[in-house]
Parts: sequence; C-alpha cells; structure tokens
Amino acid sequence: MTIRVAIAGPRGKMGAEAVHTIMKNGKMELVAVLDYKEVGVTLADLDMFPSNYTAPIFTDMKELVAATDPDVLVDLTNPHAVYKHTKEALALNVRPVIGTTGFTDAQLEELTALAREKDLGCIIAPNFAIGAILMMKFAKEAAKYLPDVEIIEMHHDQKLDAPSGTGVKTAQMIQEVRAQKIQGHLEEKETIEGARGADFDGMRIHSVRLPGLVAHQQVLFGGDGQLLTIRHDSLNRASFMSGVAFCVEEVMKMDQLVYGLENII
Ligand SMILES: NC(=O)c1ccc[n+]([C@@H]2O[C@H](COP(=O)([O-])OP(=O)(O)OC[C@H]3O[C@@H](n4cnc5c(N)ncnc54)[C@H](O)[C@@H]3O)[C@@H](O)[C@H]2O)c1
Ligand SMILES: O=C(O)C1=N[C@H](C(=O)O)CCC1
Repeated sequence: MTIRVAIAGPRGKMGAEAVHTIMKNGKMELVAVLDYKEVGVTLADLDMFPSNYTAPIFTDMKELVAATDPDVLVDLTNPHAVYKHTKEALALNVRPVIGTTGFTDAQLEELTALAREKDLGCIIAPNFAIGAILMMKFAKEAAKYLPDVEIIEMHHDQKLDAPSGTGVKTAQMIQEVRAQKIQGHLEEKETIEGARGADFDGMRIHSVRLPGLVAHQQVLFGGDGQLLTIRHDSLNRASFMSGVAFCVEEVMKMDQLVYGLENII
C-alpha cells in the first residue's frame, strides 16, 4: 500500500528536503502540502521545485484532508504552529510525524492523551538523525556512572527555540538514570545572568547560535581526573531524511504517541 503523505512547511529548509525525500520514495506519495499563506496552486508554481511536483498547496488543514485524504502529516514548521497542526491532524484521523521542536510538557501530555483516545500513531521526534539518537542513548548510559554532566548544543542562528529539542530530550533521558545532583559550587553566583546556562534538574544546557552551524551537540561528563565527551554533528539536512522516511512507515503501524526515536529504533 502506498502511504499518502502531506507536509506542513514545504518551503522551509527541512520541509523542502522532506518534499524531495517523499517524492523519491517509491512506497510513498506526496498528496498535499500545508503553508500558512497563499503561495501557489501546486508546488510546481514555486521556483524552488521542478514542474513534475504537482502536490496541491493548502492553507487550511481541514480542506487539505477533505480534498486529499492523507495517511500521515509530516510537520516541519515552527514552535508556534506545530501544536495546533498536531491536534488538528489527530482530530482528522491523520497520523502526525513531527520534526518541529519546542513543545511544552503540558502539550506533549495532551497530545499523548489525544492519540490514545483516537488509537492513532503519532511520532514526535526532536531529532531524526540516527547519529543524534545514538549520542543521546550513549549519554544516558554514561550518566549512570558519571552524574556530573553539561550539555552544549550548537545550531544555526535562524533557530527559534532554545534550548534545542535535542538538548531537552538528552537532559530528560539522562534524568531517568542520573542520581539527582545540583552541579557546581553550592554558593556559585552568576555575575552576568545566564552565564551558567539553563538549569534542567541541576544539569546545565548551553545554547550556541552561529551562522555556519547546522545542528551539533556535545554532552560533557566530568569525573575525578577525567572527562568524557560524546558529540554528534549534522553537517546538512540530508542527515535527517532517512529518519523522516522511517517514521512515515513506522507511524502507520502504531496506535499511540511516541516521543523520541530512541523508543522505536
Ligand atoms: N527533528 C529533527 O530532526 C529536526 C531537524 C531540523 C530541524 N528541526 C525543526 O524543524 C522545524 C523547521 O526547521 P527549518 O530549519 O526547516 O525552519 P525554516 O524556518 O527553514 O522552515 C519553517 C517553515 O515553516 C513554514 N511555516 C511557518 N508557519 C507555518 C504554518 N502555520 N503552516 C505551514 N507552514 C508554516 C515557514 O513558512 C517556513 O517555510 C524547526 O522547529 C526545527 O527545530 C527538526
Ligand atoms: O535546525 C534545527 O532547528 C534543529 N532542530 C532540532 C532540535 O531542536 O533539536 C534538531 C536539530 C536541528
């Protein structure tokens, strides 16, 4: 069976890459895209795509679903739009595959309940790159033995959310196994606010934003006389695309929400 896919955010850096990925995949059909404004009738109207890219462009999810009946919605938009899109897709019986980051804990809980209610698969993947998933899994393992940890995530300067979804997910995975601890000197004081980064359960997350970067993270563990660094680098957005295709196939077999690819690889 061909999987009918819709993509939200097709003109973005990730969305455009995902459009090419789905178009090239013999098991999938790109049936529609969702934009926030009128930019053309089909993707072929946009200079950035070839003339055989005929998926229609919609600005309303309900109309998109009524006209094109997708099985899966891939969302690569922004933190302001993604929650609404995910909720709408589930309500319309379309399985969401979400790459967009920036969910709150309350939103994740609500979407988990909604997917359960509807018996529908939903994947929220803060990072689609297999190397990044392994980096997070290895960091979780290391934290059992080395509980002093700081995360440095580094991204391009157009990124809207900080810390990154990957940074937060890494901290959450470490939190599951790490003996609770407030790091650094108990009396340490920031002379410039933010100098010690964000505080997640006593661990620090530092966010670097610079042109030239794509998506990079190091997890640093300190022990007596030793330092362990686990690092991953995404050098381009192709690094995420096998994860996108994998999720589109997997979500069709699922009946609940999964947050993080480490739970299904
Ligand atoms: N999970 C992953 O592996 C992964 C990897 C890279 C980026 N991301 C995330 O994906 C998201 C997109 O990243 P990007 O670098 O492509 O950003 P981008 O700014 O290049 O693209 C976002 C696109 O979304 C569109 N958009 C905004 N609001 C919309 C709406 N309401 N409806 C439809 N489209 C809308 C914008 O027009 C833009 O084209 C970000 O949240 C980023 O953190 C995730
Ligand atoms: O480019 C981005 O933005 C990325 N966002 C994700 C995150 O927040 O972790 C994944 C990596 C790229």
